[in-house]
Amino acid sequence: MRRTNRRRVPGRTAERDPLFGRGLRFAHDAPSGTGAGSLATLRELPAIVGTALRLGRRADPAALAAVVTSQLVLGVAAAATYLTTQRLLTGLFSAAPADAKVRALVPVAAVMAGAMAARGLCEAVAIAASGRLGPRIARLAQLTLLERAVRVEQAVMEDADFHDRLGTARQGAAATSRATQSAVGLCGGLVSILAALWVLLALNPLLAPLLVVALAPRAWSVARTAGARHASTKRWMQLTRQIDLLGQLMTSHEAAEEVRAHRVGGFLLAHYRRLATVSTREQARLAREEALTRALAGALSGLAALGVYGVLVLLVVDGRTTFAVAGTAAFAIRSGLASLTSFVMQFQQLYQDGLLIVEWREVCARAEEAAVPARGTPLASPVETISTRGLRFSYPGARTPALDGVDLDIRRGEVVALIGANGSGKSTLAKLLAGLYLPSSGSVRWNGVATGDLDRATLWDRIALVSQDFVQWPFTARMNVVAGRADRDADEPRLAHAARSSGADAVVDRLDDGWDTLLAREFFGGTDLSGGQWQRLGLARAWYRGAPVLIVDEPTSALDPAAEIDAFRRITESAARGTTVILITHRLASVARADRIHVLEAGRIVEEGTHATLMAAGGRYAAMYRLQAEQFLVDR
Ligand SMILES: Nc1ncnc2c1ncn2[C@@H]1O[C@H](COP(=O)(O)OP(=O)(O)OP(=O)(O)O)[C@@H](O)[C@H]1O
Repeated sequence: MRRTNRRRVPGRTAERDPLFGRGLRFAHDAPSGTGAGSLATLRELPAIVGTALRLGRRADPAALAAVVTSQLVLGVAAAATYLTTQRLLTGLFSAAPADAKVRALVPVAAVMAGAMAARGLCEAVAIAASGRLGPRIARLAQLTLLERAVRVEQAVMEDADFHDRLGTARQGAAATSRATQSAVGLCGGLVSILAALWVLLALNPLLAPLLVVALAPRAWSVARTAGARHASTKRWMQLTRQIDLLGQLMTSHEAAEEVRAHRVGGFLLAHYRRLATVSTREQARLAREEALTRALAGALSGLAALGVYGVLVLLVVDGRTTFAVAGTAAFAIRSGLASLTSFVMQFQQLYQDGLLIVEWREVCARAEEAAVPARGTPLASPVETISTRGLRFSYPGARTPALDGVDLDIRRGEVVALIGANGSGKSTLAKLLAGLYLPSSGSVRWNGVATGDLDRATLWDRIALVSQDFVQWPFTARMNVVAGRADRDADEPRLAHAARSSGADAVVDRLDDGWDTLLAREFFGGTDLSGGQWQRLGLARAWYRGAPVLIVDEPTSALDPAAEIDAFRRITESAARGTTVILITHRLASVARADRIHVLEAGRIVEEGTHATLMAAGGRYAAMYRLQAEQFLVDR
């Protein structure tokens, strides 16, 4: 059999990565127009500079005005320098007597010195103002992105593509500060080049195209290189994230136990090396491409310089221009090329940062589009009913729906239990009831209004949620509970009550600094809790929130038996006071007292009733209940 010698590159269409399966693929195809050609690259520049300017105007208009003004004055001063040089040369080569020459040239030299001083001053102003402007722009950009990210619909937030772009956009927001410096440098360079061009036009219109010819090859090479780098960054974004992820896993304390006990360290290192090799290969490919572009641009620049100086000599020989004008032109072209060197460096940096900034802008716009609407019908009080009709929901990209035609009615003060095997759709249903996802079809209605039409802020105000993977905030114990009503100041009596109701008081009593103990081992002075202790804090957060609808998904999975019984007693008592409880659990003993039990299977409700009716029916619930009960029977 003939073996092909093609190199295996993870990410190519048909291949599956051993660690990430199909998850390791190109997140984006190389965007058309980006990196494909230098003209397309140049077309992006005004959008980049426009975005930077708009951000600057919002962040610090005074600093922006100072930067722009200093750049304009710099240009005028540069032009004045070129023109006075020409005057100086003309004066020097004139046939006038020496003392007349000196008298004529002193004012010219004074103007030249003034122009140079103005340039120095403007550069100082530009440095100070852009130093102030840069960090403000970066903060504004980060805040704008984060403000929008926290409002995005949950389903969009979980979308891998959006998540990828969010990563690039965060880099873009951080890059705005550096981009401001580059934009200032770029403007300075551009203004100096324009000044040189303007002077050449004034000296002899034939000279101006010479500068353009001299500049063209390097401008092309920069645009092409920057475009290629950006296209590569975008294309390999998922690979970069996955390499970072492996690095984090090897150093995180969550994975530390298994990394050691299961000896996963060597395995992760091997895959890290494998993926990093792909990344290194890509860097080498880019470097080769860049070197070729530079070599070609260098050769073209040499030819262009030969042509430019050749034309200058011809103009002088032909008598179409004087020595003084040709000398000034040579000086302006040389200065223009020097300005171009700084321009090129700034351009390269700005372009790379700028494309990230454009991504930031697009992601901000996408996040705004995908935001949970701020308007809608306010949810009326009290919450009398929550109901679903023909509710179907599929996760993006999933072939089978997670919920497939669910009809459910929940009334105020009821305890409704959702039970079923793993993956039957209980948590998904809870998230749809909570308005975190919107139905693919069918409806979820609160007091008769569909969740999509509701002002969901008013809905979330009425919910306390203890999800299966509730957040263990890396803050103090107090913040972990009062985060339940983060929009209000901490209320100590309420905190004490929530702690008593959940058993969190016993946890906090044992902490060195009580409520002020930092629950994050990764920070100095921080500590960690056991799974059950965390769960008590999670429950305390829900009690502290004190909402009329309580959604609890496996709230007691890590609690000891006494704490578990106590937790369910509190939940039932709160329902007696009018709280509506939606309870998801595999502990069937705890659901026996629920007003209504719904059994889910493959996204459908297959049985419903009270414990008594379901036991009498002898169906799935009864079978599951007996199975659990049998575990407690011991041989006598
Ligand atoms: N974020 C997600 N993206 C894609 N599919 C998901 C997501 N969350 C759940 N699913 C899928 O939806 C189906 C229902 O999952 P769900 O978490 O609702 O089940 P569950 O009944 O709560 O299970 P468990 O008892 O294990 O908690 C499963 O097939 C699961 O793989």
